[in-house]
Amino acid sequence: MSVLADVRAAIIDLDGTMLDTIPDFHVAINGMRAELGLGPITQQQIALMVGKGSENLIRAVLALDWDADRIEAAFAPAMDAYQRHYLSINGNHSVLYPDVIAGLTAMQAQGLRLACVTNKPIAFTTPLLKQKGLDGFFEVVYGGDSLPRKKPDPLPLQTVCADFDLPPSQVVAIGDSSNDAQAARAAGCPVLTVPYGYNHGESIHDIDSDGIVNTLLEAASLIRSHN
Ligand SMILES: O=C(O)COP(=O)(O)O
Ligand SMILES: [Mg+2]
Repeated sequence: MSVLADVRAAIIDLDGTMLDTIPDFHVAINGMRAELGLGPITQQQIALMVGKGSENLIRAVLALDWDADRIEAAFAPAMDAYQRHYLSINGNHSVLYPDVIAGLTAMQAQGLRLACVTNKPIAFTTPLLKQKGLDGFFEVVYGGDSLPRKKPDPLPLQTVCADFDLPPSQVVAIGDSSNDAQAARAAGCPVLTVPYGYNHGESIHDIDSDGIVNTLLEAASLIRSHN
């Protein structure tokens, strides 16, 4: 029997799964770096660092130029600058991946309950989902700072399972990175991965997942075919 046979709900990741947000990260990070007297970096560099939340991203971006002591000394103002820049352009340069709306619509039509779990701060996530027409699909949304621990910790996924009153085996996680898969495995949720996002520069094929789907619409079809 397929691990997808009893699926009743899906937890969908945001950055790299629903939206290509690297162009937003790029503008905000380089705005922060300019304030700190640092030169611009490329989208390719940033794509390797996204996925483990804002604190991790800012430390990685500053580590390109500075040692640990200097990073600690400048961390609070750097984070303030980053958040200010990000919020001022949030969503302006980001685009939906193909078949995201169609996939979510199909999942909803199949009766799946939907949650969004992202490591993006909730203050960035809520307006972004609304701006891109994604907010109406999700019963619950957790950002990276909504709960005491973020992915790859299983807590956000376990919290959604509890919210939905479903066992983890009935809640599939869909994401673009090993972060999503590790959280899902630790929570006991089946997991599907998309190959087009940001997996810390690693191959999607190295992720322990229950299947690779090219789009969220393909994920919806795969789940339906096993239900
Ligand atoms: O902002 C991040 O670190 C990545 O967020 P994600 O969990 O939506 O991929
Ligand atoms: Mg992601």
